[in-house]
Amino acid sequence: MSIKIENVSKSFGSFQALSDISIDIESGELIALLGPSGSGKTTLLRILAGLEGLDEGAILFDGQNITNVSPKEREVGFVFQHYALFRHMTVFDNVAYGLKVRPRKTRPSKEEIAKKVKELLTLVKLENFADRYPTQLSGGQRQRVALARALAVEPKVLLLDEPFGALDAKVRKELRRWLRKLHNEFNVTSIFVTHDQEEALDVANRIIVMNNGKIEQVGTPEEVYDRPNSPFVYDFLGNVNLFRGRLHKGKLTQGEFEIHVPTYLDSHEEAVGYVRPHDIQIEKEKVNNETVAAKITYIHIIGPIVQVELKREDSEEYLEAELTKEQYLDLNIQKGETVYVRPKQLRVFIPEDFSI
Ligand SMILES: Nc1ncnc2c1ncn2[C@@H]1O[C@H](COP(=O)(O)OP(=O)(O)OP(=O)(O)O)[C@@H](O)[C@H]1O
Repeated sequence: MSIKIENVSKSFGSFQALSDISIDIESGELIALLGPSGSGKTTLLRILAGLEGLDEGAILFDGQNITNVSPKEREVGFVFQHYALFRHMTVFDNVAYGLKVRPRKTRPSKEEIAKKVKELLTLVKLENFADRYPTQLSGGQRQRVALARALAVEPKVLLLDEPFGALDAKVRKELRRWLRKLHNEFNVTSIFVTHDQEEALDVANRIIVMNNGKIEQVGTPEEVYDRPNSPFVYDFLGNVNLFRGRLHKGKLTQGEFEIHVPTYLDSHEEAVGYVRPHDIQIEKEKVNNETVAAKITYIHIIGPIVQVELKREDSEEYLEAELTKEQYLDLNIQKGETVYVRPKQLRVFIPEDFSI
């Protein structure tokens, strides 16, 4: 099922929670709605489910305007952060629930329901837990039951609100992998809300980055991470180093230090260069003014990645570089040493577009 969100706005009293949101989602996509707390992710998800009304705009499922269609008729599966399972029902009955409460005409037979529940429990690797009650399960297991229950009714769209939010890091990772696999099998258009950038980058085929009720950027994980279109996205998705300076004749200059930015040949204004840690090159010798001297304050080795924290000698600002273990060993650098830093790739933003 494809989803079209057309110019959707929503206010709560005088507070504008969503402002003119438009997105096209293709059938079978796995989308992450990513943004800080209060950015409007849950509100958008609830509007898609029909649990919340909208002030302006429209929602289309497969080209059909369903803005005024009730939640039940939308055929949407919903999974919340706090696995709202029925406590007094077994795992089996929880998963079977949506099928059992169907009107007689569309309700499958008892045998069909049992077969389906068994299949789903096998899929979520809980086939031996059918007779347990929710309180006898771990958090991760409960969340898998909630997913099986949402899938039992064969929804056309699956909406997940921070589905793994309450779980510990290891279980989250396992469930993430498992959600991707499940999505590949069912191929149901799925949208999940998260404020965890790693979760979004790891699971989704596209990410919608939200901020203050607006969409900041939509793109594949690679696009939003490597080519953020705003300072907000740079900051929100991963670490970033800022180089403040003045644009002059195709260079961003800070005192003697200059970075080539040929696309800004005719600009003469204050600007900020954004550089990801893995785009910071460390050199032992000063060759020209395209490097800046910095002292290594900390080296942190995490498996194959080496994080290096440096303090600029001209401005006291801190920088973060990320090297492969091999680069690190080749460079042979030590804490306390003065080295020269060169931004390999940077993106320039001019302050008139944002506040810095
Ligand atoms: N029913 C409501 N009445 C009044 N304000 C609301 C209501 N629901 C949401 N809001 C406000 O709208 C804004 C967006 O809320 P929403 O829950 O969509 O954000 P979110 O991005 O999902 O945040 P979080 O990550 O914290 O869940 C928040 O400032 C919230 O306080």
